[in-house]
Amino acid sequence: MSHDAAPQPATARRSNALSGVARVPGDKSISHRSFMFGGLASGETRITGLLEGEDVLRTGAAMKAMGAHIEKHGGEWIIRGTGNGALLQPEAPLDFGNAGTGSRLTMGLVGTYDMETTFVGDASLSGRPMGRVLDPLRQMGVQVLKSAAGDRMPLTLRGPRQATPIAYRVPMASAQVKSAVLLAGLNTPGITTVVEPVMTRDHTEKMLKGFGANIHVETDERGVRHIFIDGQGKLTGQVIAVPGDPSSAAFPLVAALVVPGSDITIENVLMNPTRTGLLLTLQEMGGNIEVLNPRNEGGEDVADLRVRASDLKGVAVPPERAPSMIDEYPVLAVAACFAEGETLMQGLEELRVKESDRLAAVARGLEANGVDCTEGEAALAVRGRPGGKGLGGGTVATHLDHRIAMSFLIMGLAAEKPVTVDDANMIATSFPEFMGLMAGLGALIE
Ligand SMILES: O=C(O)C1=C[C@@H](OP(=O)(O)O)[C@@H](O)[C@H](O)C1
Ligand SMILES: C=C(OP(=O)(O)O)C(=O)O
Repeated sequence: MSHDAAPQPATARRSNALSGVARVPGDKSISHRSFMFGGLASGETRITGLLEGEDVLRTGAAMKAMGAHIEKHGGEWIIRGTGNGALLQPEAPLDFGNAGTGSRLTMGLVGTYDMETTFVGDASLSGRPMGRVLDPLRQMGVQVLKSAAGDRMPLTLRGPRQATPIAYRVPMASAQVKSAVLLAGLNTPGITTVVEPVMTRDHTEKMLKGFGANIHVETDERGVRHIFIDGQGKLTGQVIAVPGDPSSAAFPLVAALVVPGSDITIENVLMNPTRTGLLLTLQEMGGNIEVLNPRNEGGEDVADLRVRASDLKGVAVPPERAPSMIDEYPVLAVAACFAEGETLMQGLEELRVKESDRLAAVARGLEANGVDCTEGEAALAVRGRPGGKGLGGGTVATHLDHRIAMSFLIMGLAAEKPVTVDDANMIATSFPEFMGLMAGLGALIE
């Protein structure tokens, strides 16, 4: 989609019981990394279950522009990588569209190369802070030749002849920052160390190990993780089956909990413990979610989730749980609208720098639909109305944010009055099948 496609509003209406079995598309974090590491490794990488959302396809295009061969045959993506250390300078700016993960990880991946790379994106991405990645890269010898005010995109990096390894303590809970430094370390002689005081999703560590990188993790007595990567090793192509994205599964899951009488099953969902905070929280709220057929596939835990409509009650979500459900707060806030009592969410400072200021976007959307809520600097309290009586009837400003759009469409399925979002286009960045999948379960969205 071009950056300025005309907005496409959508409206969700109170629906009858949802039912059926569904599979959500592949995990976004693993899909980005599959294209990146496959594009960098020697030999062939074969990927099934890849998320073909716009964000991930832009990462694929960036890897192609730097020399990787990427093709789709039937349901399988086949990549021939350049070999670690052999990426080529792209001829044109790399356009990452709406994708924080794609752009920030790629800055790390290519920043230490002796070449010039320009990064551009849409209005949302151009407003997001990149200093969190540029600061450690500068310490490794990378120059930022150009950037918009406040270390924002569009920006141009110039790598050094040879980068310097660093030890870097990640100052905020961010898997993107951790990953950017580790990926910069891949093309740096010696040992790059990342210290992670609060554990975030560990896909980079796990997948790099699978590709043969010399990486290991030690957790000290205070629970702080120390990740060591010995640069310039060989990476070898892998066979990857991407499990279903728990951040996408969150939408039908919350829908089934709040639409009376619902009973659905979502198959093949990633259950990596760094990603299951929402599941735990919804179960604490009284959500009837059964974890069926737990299994390990390709080094990741996966399971099928059977979800039945439930009488939810408000809870206080422990702030230390935030990294394991960071993208799920908007849809948790929607579940909270239908719960008895108050749901308190804290430790949400990172929500302010996502595709939109998600804390403000959620609070305004809730208010527009008659929900009693309080927005704090890094907190949100939602007081629910079981049955959704009096809720809905508003239009939500989505600010180019896919998760705001999907969350409020889920709200409309159980609210008394319809809920409209001003633009559903961005849903294609992470979950192109959303409308069809929800309709297949019986949801009324158009
Ligand atoms: O590493 C990743 O794949 C991601 C990390 C998270 O971002 P932060 O690192 O900014 O928390 C998350 O919000 C994003 O959707 C995906
Ligand atoms: C924050 C998100 O993605 P990104 O940072 O990759 O844009 C998200 O998908 O919710």
